[in-house]
Amino acid sequence: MASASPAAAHGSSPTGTPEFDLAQVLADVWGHKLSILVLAPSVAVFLWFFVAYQTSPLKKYPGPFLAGWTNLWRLRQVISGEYAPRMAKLHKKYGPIVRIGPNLLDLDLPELYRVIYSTDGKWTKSAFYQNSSSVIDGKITYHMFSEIDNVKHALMKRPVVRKYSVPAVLAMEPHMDSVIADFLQHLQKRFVEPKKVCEFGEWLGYYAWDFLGIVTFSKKFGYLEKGYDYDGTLATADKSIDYLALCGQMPWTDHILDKNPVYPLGPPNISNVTRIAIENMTARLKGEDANFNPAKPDFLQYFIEAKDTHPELVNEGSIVGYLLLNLIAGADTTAITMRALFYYTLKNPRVWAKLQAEVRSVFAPFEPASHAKARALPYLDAVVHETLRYHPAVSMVMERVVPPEGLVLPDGRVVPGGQMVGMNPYIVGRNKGVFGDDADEFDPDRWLQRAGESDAAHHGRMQRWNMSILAFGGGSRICLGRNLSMMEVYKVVPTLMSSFDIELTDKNETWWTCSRWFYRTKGVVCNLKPRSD
Ligand code: HEM
Repeated sequence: MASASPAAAHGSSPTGTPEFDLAQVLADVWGHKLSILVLAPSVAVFLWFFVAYQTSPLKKYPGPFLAGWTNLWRLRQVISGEYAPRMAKLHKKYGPIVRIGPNLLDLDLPELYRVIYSTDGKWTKSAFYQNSSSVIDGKITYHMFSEIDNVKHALMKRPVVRKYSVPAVLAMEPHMDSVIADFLQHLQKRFVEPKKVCEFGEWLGYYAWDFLGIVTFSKKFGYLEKGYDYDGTLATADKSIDYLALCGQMPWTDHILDKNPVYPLGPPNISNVTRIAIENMTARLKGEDANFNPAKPDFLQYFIEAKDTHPELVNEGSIVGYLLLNLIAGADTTAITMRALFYYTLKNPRVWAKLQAEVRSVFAPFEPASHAKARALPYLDAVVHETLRYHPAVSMVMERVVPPEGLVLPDGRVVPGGQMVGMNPYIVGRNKGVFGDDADEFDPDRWLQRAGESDAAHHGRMQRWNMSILAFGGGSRICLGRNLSMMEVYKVVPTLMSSFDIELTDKNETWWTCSRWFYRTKGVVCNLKPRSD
């Protein structure tokens, strides 16, 4: 039986005189030191978190207990790939204001849209966005999306903002028609004629990337031609957006991972696309770009013009930045939107039949739909709006830093300056106070004029509702490419629907989704047949 006496613990001589056991003493002292070394920082960290939690001005707002203590909580929500649906559950439980981080409130308060996403320059993006930057010549370099300083951002945006206006993108319609015609031919030859099942969701992605290649520098990447992600760009783009979402929960991690000068561990570059962008720019500047036809303007042309008109703001480096941002910000977002539109519409035979009848009454098969005619179709318009509401491509909080004067909430409480707040397009898009009790259902008809609703009342409702569709963000940081992406969607959807009979191969298909910064999806496997009427 083991002795409990200290003497025994130190060992005894046969005469009973305690023996000095040096090894044991050292072990004891080391054990104490180790305990202190481990315990002291743990206690200090705990105290730090405890005091921060207790004294936080956001303590009074409801939310999961752990979320108030550490951003690791929201990192876990991002990792789950179910970010938006999980946040929706939290709003159901806690109401319109949910504390989802020690310094962050997620607001389902569309009435504050114009305040938080304003144009007055007082509200800045949070450090979340800075992870989407690169190190060039040893210096961290931001682009229009990742620059959080509003003054610097305005200088970047000023030379190019008009190039994204409706007239500027309308001038690219001939380019768009050529990619659409190409897309139709590939579908016809690969799936309709051989009667093969089509991974339609994937093909919408190839189309979106080739579309952006054409309008950006008059050159398709070749995803439609090859029929797969032949250079891994699409997969890499997913990784870089996931990196943004994950590191963005604790932006300092980016400095340790990607921005450390010794061994950067950030997402891989979209190197092939970067190479193509640089090659095209160099050839164009030398007048050797065989793909370019001056009668068909593209963004590269627009950016070179911006360099001529604003030489103090635009150089060749910034042109490459503008070109790449077009691709990173514009391809997947538009693909996600088109995929969602087809998925939800195909799942709802009534909606599909109504939309198909409308587009077929106007467009002949294999005729790339003109933007003007497509925009005039009320039901197509309703379906596009409903898709942006129901499945926005961005499905996380768009974080903003509260300016020094604070944010007054509708109930009179004030969120102090320096804290972060934001709205999530997915959450606000399903706000029942705005869209009705059936906001969780996909129903484009809600956008149409109701029986007995006057023109003025319908118009007013649309204005209010459009302010609750945050799919493109808002204020001075609103999506620059929204006119372009909407043109892409409004043109291709009716063209496809009037060219082919499209149906889900499995009517009960449940697609794969992953909600992080982008609400990514896979699926929409279809049978495509020649148009039957
Ligand atoms: C359906 C398609 C698209 C959706 C849903 C979408 C969504 C968004 C959203 C929500 C933001 C704001 C993010 C924030 O404030 O936190 C944004 C910003 C941006 N988007 Fe888009 N986008 C789409 C297509 C495009 C396209 C086609 C382009 C370019 C060709 C583009 C370029 C940009 C740029 C440059 C910004 C940063 C604007 C700034 O901070 O000044 N987007 N987009």
